[in-house]
Amino acid sequence: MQLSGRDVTCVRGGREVFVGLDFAAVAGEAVAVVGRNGSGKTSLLRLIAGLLVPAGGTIVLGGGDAELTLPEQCHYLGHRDALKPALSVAENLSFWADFLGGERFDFAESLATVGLEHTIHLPAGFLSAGQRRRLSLARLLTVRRPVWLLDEPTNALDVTGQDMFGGLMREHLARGGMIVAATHAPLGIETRELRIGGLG
Ligand SMILES: Nc1ncnc2c1ncn2[C@@H]1O[C@H](COP(=O)(O)OP(=O)(O)OP(=O)(O)O)[C@@H](O)[C@H]1O
Repeated sequence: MQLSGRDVTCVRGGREVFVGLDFAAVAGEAVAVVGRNGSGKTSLLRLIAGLLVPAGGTIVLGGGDAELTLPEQCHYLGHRDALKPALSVAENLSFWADFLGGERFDFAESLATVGLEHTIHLPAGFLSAGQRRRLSLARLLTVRRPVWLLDEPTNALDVTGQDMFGGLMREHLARGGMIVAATHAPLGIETRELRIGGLG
């Protein structure tokens, strides 16, 4: 499986953010997208996820499931946690599993893995910032998709959380998944660097 972008141009608000970007990631590989603020790291993840349309170029996943689109094979975790505060932890996970579709793995097991088993009936609005991030990570485990697109994924995670997340990323890569992460901080796993927008 290979994710490749060829000659990709991103325009936002009528302004070119980046032009002619080439990139690739293969099964088992993590790519860290780095660059200064505003260089287009989040925009690149959103282009891959199908949430933005490239102004030029192509992004394809070779060797994936031929019956699914690229966005259907991606998990996109934005830097906001995309949770409904009035719904419980379990209800939020259920919402995401319904929205994403496909086979779903056991909620309780996913929540235990990210250390949230004691919060299952709590409204998500009561969670701390790090707990909200952990709940977002539980999505990655509840519905399995090969391409993880992660925007500043370690934000708000404590040291134990970062270790736990490092383990999850390593397992995902060992299963043949791939990761493209926009980050200003080391991810704690081996990555290949993709720098956009010059030196940051
Ligand atoms: N909805 C929008 N409309 C117009 N311009 C936008 C929009 N969203 C982002 N931009 C612009 O696109 C550029 C790239 O933004 P993006 O969020 O992709 O950068 P980034 O590299 O992720 O930044 P950071 O390191 O600060 O998170 C910025 O100049 C930003 O102002």
